[in-house]
Amino acid sequence: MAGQYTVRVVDESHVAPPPGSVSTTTIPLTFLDVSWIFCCPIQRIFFYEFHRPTLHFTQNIFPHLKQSLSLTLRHFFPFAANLSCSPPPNNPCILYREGDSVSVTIAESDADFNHLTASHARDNTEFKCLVPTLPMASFSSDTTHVVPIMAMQFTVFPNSGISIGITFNHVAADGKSFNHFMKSWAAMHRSEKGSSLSLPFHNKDMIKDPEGLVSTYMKDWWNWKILGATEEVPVDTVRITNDADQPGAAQLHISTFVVTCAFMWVNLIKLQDSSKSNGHLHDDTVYHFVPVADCRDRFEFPVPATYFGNCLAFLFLTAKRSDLIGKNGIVFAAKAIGRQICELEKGPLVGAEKWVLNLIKVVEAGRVVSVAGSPKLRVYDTDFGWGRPKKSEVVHIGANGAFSLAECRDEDGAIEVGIVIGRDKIDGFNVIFKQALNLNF
Ligand SMILES: CC(C)(COP(=O)(O)OP(=O)(O)OC[C@H]1O[C@@H](n2cnc3c(N)ncnc32)[C@H](O)[C@@H]1OP(=O)(O)O)[C@@H](O)C(=O)NCCC(=O)NCCSC(=O)CC(=O)O
Repeated sequence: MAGQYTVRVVDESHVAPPPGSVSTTTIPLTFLDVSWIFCCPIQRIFFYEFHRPTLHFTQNIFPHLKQSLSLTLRHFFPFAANLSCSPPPNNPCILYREGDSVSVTIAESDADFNHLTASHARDNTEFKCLVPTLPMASFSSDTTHVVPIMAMQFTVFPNSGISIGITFNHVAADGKSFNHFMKSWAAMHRSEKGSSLSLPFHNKDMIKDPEGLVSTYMKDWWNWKILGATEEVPVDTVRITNDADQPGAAQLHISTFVVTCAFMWVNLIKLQDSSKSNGHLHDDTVYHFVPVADCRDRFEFPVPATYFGNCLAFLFLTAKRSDLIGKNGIVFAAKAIGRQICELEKGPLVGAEKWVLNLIKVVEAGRVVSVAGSPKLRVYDTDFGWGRPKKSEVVHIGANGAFSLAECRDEDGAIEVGIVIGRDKIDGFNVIFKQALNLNF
């Protein structure tokens, strides 16, 4: 375990789209955006090998990174904008005004880059210093609250690596749109202006809302008694990543995603249950699993793959403790998850009027596991010209039982899983996960 280290701020600046390139614009939010308005900010870090001193980064690399970021923000301008939350019953919106920008910090760290980018348990606080913080959306009866959508931090680990830590409000974009932005920026930085990446598609009229779900969701959020409260990640936590191979025998016609999620759901609840403060548990105690599905090719109306914003359907699964903890718990969970994914074929918006109420319900009930990221987002293809990332981490996991998924960097078809657990649960993790996987970490 690495000891304490320091992160020193070297420079603070802002990057905006090129002057005059984007007009002042009000971007309405669809119901698919509004469902995320009280989600904690998304925080992701990309680590790259970089065997040069900090001065080389600040003098030679950073000016070009800023320029390519500015040119990319011209097309992905909502990331430079602000979320504007007017008093109810006005709906929130994203407001871009000429000059709006992304706050960009450069820092230098004396942490051990190789330790941070390994897969064994690492202190979670070491990662929080590598991403900027952003305020959450908030509403009051008399004032409009305006919060930035995105901030970023470059951290140089002299002569060993750099990290790009990005925090953004999920209300602006889902994983697919964010990774489209990152890959476009990386391609721009590599000066591949003629790259095959297409521009983001900004027409929100694509997302039809005949039932008025934006109003339904905002009313549900405003009515939530603990408005704005989200579960904090416990302070003393560690993060662990592990690569899992593809499932072998296809006795059940299910995917890598389904098997991985079933495994994680069952074993994470075993880990949660090992906590002394978890109250009385019985066979009928109910557990929740909330994955999401990208809907860009799942609606009966066409939505381009490059659609910018949120286009995710929530899946809500519940299961009794006796079904999940038993000998065939993982098979039970896999069948349940696989069934929910098949249900998407009936239309991803079946039951959508209850999504926000369901989210509030499961967060209040606790005993929930959720998923961030996806192997389909191909985070390890984000190459600024320094090679593939050595590691990518989702920092915000830990709240609401979230674990992260990505494609495995070095093995086709394998999947990388990230979790954050209390330090007091490491022994329990070793017993539950290592035995279940029968792997050496
Ligand atoms: C609903 C799903 C999770 C279900 O995934 P599944 O893998 O079970 O099912 P599927 O139908 O998509 O794929 C079934 C199998 O076909 C393969 N498959 C699918 N499409 C393919 C294609 N175009 N080419 C080749 N193979 C393909 C899959 O890899 C899988 O195989 P195999 O089993 O071999 O793998 C997924 O479809 C989905 O929507 N994923 C995206 C979720 C997402 O965007 N999350 C990000 C949330 S935002 C977020 O969290 C913020 C952030 O990260 O920044």
